Amino acid sequence: MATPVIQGSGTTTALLTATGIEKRFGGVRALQDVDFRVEPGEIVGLVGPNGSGKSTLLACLSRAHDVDAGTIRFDDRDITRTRAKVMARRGMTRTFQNVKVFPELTVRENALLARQWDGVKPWQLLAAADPATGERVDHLLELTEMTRLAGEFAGNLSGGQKRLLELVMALVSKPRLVLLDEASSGVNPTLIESLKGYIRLLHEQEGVSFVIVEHNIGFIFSLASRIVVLDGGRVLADGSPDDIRHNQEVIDAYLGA
Ligand SMILES: Nc1ncnc2c1ncn2[C@@H]1O[C@H](COP(=O)(O)OP(=O)(O)OP(=O)(O)O)[C@@H](O)[C@H]1O
Repeated sequence: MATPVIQGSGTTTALLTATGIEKRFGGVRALQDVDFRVEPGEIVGLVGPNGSGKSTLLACLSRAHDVDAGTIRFDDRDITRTRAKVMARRGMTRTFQNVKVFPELTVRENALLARQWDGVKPWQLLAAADPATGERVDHLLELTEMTRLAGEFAGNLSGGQKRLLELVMALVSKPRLVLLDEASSGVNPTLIESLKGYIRLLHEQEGVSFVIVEHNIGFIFSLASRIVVLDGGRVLADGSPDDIRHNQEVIDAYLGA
């Protein structure tokens, strides 16, 4: 795993730092005073009960939602007000709780389209896809053992294969940080093990950091280097999988439920 950059003062240069994040939906305080960081090369698991604010935090970090208070820094830049659609170019991509692919386009076409969405129509992107993007897509399809499905319509894929395609799509632009929402949801147990292996491979080969929202405790505790637990819109705990597993507050609020 890539090690965090240690500066002369002994402080680490985090890849992403969110400080004092507040997010309200009308009267609902979805996030309250949340501090969250990702060091270069980390895989961070984001867990917690239903409605604890995991997806909202992911949406704030990826700039899909504006925050009501707090600051977000990514790659040493303030991105608190940056538009979501430029985030891929800045080096951060995400997937969604509900898979978003074009069912009537092939797996390879979907992956080619992932490069940029910014104001360009899909068919223009396909026509303009450069050889380097094609090579990148083919490499990622091979790495995730999806090459044989390259010409298949995305609508014909199983739930797990769609999740894999989303992973490929998130990686096409060579991001430094990928946010995965419910990475293993709808994926069968055999493919879950493969999915874990692909994420590890991408992490090791490309030094990509991941934040993974996940309900499957076995999956995330064996994959993440650090786990952050949200409860009622606040950070309840932040530590190694082993620490979190034995944290009584976490057991009471979440793991023991
Ligand atoms: N667009 C929205 N409008 C109104 N309320 C919202 C919206 N999005 C989220 N919320 C509320 O914010 C709180 C946090 O929701 P969020 O979806 O972030 O939780 P979660 O931990 O991801 O839940 P789950 O595990 O069920 O996906 C909940 O009370 C939810 O009802």
